Amino acid sequence: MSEHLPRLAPASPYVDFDRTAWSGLSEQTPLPLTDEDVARLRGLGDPIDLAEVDAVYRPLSRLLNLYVTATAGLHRATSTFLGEEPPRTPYVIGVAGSVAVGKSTTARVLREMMARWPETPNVELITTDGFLYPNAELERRGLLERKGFPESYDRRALIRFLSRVKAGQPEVYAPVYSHVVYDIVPGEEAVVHRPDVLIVEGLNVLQPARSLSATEPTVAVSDFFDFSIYVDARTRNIRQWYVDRFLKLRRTAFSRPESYFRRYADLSDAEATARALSIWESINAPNLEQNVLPTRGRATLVMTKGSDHSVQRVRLRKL
Ligand SMILES: Nc1ncnc2c1ncn2[C@@H]1O[C@H](COP(=O)(O)OP(=O)(O)O)[C@@H](O)[C@H]1O
Ligand SMILES: CC(C)(COP(=O)(O)O)[C@@H](O)C(=O)NCCC(=O)O
Repeated sequence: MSEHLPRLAPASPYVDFDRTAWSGLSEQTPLPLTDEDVARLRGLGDPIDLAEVDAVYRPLSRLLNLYVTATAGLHRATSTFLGEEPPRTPYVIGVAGSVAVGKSTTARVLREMMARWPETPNVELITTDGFLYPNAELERRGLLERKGFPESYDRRALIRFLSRVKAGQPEVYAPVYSHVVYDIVPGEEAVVHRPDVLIVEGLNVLQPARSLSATEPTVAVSDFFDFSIYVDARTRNIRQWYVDRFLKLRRTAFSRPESYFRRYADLSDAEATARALSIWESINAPNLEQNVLPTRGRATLVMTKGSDHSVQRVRLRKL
């Protein structure tokens, strides 16, 4: 019997758009940013411009606005059913992807776009590097060469932070990481004030659930997400972006007196390229391959960049 059944291709959970099809969506949505806004939001080495924001982020912000509104409706339905006041629950968006892929630019542009919608004027942004263990603790655990790998984060603290934000606590604190000092900054804290939307950006935000201890339930950071975005590109392009950025950082962050990388500021192009490639191949590439890329299929939306950083393809989860 079964041999007469038609062979079905495995259904993809995604609907796939090329750049033109995606940018043609939600044409009625106004573009609220200017050239100056985009210049301010752009990360080092990221050529993003207003045309890119118009083509990629205008439809995305419209979609998210629809989702935020629909989710609020769902919360109201639950409250009606329970006979309670509807809670003010922040809508949480995760932004994942490799080191140097441009997550921080994506997160900053999204923050600015979403804050222009009347439903979500207060959008806050947090990066998961604040939840890395301090260098001294990483050293104690033998993890100094594995910064960015899942085990280098205090996952319990990150989950506690997200559950407090989701519970609508008025002020929730997170530790702060400095890329310049290459460590957690003692005594510094970021505060989240019950935002309409919280964007959580980090390499490993889509890691599957793991149990925190034998007696606690398994829980994933992404259990707190209403929506997630994976910023994707070919590994060889990301590697190039990482090296290009490393060369540029010599004249900026590396040359600051407090920089952990001060010794790299005076390297020649050839020496700096060799150093960047060695860090890439020993830490960031294995982490991408073993931990980050395998989580791509868990994202609600995957945006794929071409070699010039522009988004060429968008996949949106429909199932
Ligand atoms: N060594 C460094 N010194 C100073 N800033 C850095 C350094 N490495 C990365 N950054 C900055 O930190 C931010 C996050 O970088 P990264 O984790 O590679 O993510 P992404 O490039 O995907 O945003 C970027 O704005 C980047 O320019
Ligand atoms: C700080 C990072 C782990 C990224 O953190 P995220 O905010 O993505 O959690 C990464 O940018 C990084 O610096 N990786 C370490 C590579 C190295 O040891 O140089």
